[in-house]
This record gives sequence, structure tokens and C-alpha cells, in this order.
Amino acid sequence: MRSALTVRFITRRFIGDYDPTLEMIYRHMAVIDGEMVHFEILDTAGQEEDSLQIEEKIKWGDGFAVVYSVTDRCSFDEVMRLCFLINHIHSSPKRSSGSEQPPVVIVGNKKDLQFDRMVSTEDGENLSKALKLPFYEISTRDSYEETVVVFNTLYQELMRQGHFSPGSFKRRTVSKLMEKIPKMQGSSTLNSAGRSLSFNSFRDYIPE
Ligand SMILES: Nc1nc2c(ncn2[C@@H]2O[C@H](COP(=O)(O)OP(=O)(O)OP(=O)(O)O)[C@@H](O)[C@H]2O)c(=O)[nH]1
Repeated sequence: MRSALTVRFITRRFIGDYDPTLEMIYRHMAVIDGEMVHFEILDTAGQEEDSLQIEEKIKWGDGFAVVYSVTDRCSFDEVMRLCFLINHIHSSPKRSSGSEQPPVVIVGNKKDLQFDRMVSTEDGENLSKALKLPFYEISTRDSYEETVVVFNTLYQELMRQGHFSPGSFKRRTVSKLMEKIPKMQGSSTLNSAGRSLSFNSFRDYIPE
């Protein structure tokens, strides 16, 4: 999950500049279909040094937004590999939440940058058809609503699969994840319309 998209969803604001190496887990509550939903969003930096790191992150997730930039062909080329990896890792017999694959949404971001586009809408649609996954082209910069659709889709698919009751909060233990991912960040705050939102980091998830 990419920073601008995650932060747009959480704060409704588009914040342009991030340290690309930042890796955070954000907690966020949103009302979807009249239910209060607790999200825990791992915003990956996409710089996994080894396959074990990426595997741990994929194991941790219940649903996945695989995001590429329509201005970056390489990021699009990574989508298929990541989708296969997610399926592969979650099809292990140890998967506790049943046999269905976890929800995955393919997201083509930055559609506002029309003149820098390197990946057509059709390319995205074809990939989504081939992988049988939902697909959205969005602009995190221009639209808060489009980011909401991504998260709503993942939530609704999880509900459809019946892994969670509405409103339930599946608190996770991430101590193992912490061991595997040394580049942790401390909590930071961001002012949003006069409010201060706390962005939780891995540290907040040390099991009591
Ligand atoms: N024009 C435009 N810029 C965007 C959009 N989303 C993100 N950006 C910008 O793209 C840059 C990277 O955004 P991130 O959210 O960090 O995404 P990322 O996957 O780390 O992207 P890269 O650094 O390009 O790999 C930032 O400068 C953002 O401001 C968008 O929808 N439109």
C-alpha cells in the first residue's frame, strides 16, 4: 500500500512528499455500510530486502491493494508477480481463514498525470480480467472518494467471505513482523483540519 493513498484515505488530505523508505502500520476507523470498521493498514515501502520480509508482510494481511502508477511501467509489471505471491502464500495449508484467496484489488494510481501515462486503462483492465480481480484507476491527488472505494471493496469482499462479523476488530500480533522488518518508524502525528491524528507504528502492536 502506498503512502499517499493510505494517508488520503485516513486524513482525506493529499500529502505529496514522503520518505519512500518509511514503513508504517496505520490504524483507522471508518463507517462502511453503516458499520464501524477498524482498519490496520501496512503501508509498505516496497523495498523488501529479501523474500522472507515480503512473505511476512503478506502473511500479516487479510486483504491487499496492489498499487501501481500509470506513469511507471515497471510498477505495473510487478503487479502480476505480487498477486501470484499473495495467492501462493495464502494458499498454504496453514492458512487459518479458510480456502478462499484473500481479497486483492488492483489499483492504477496517478490517472491525473495524463501526459506521463505509460500504462493504458486497457492494460489495467486486461490484467484484472486475466487475474479475475477488481480493478480501479484512481487519482489519489484528485479524489478522496476513489481511495475510499479501494478500501470498501476489500472490506466488502472480506465480509462476503465470512471471515469477520461486521465491526469486529481482529487485533494482530506483529512481534514476528517486527523482528523480520528492522526498519521501524516511531509514531508520528499529522495535523488535519486542526486535529491531530496519531499514526501508529509497529511499536503500538507489541502484544501486551
Ligand atoms: N500527480 C499525482 N501524484 C501522486 C499521486 N499519488 C501519489 N503521487 C505522488 O507520487 C509520489 C510517490 O507517492 P507515494 O504515495 O509515496 O507512492 P510510491 O509508490 O512510494 O511512489 P514512488 O515513490 O513513485 O515509487 C509522491 O511525490 C506523491 O506526491 C496521484 O494520484 N497523482
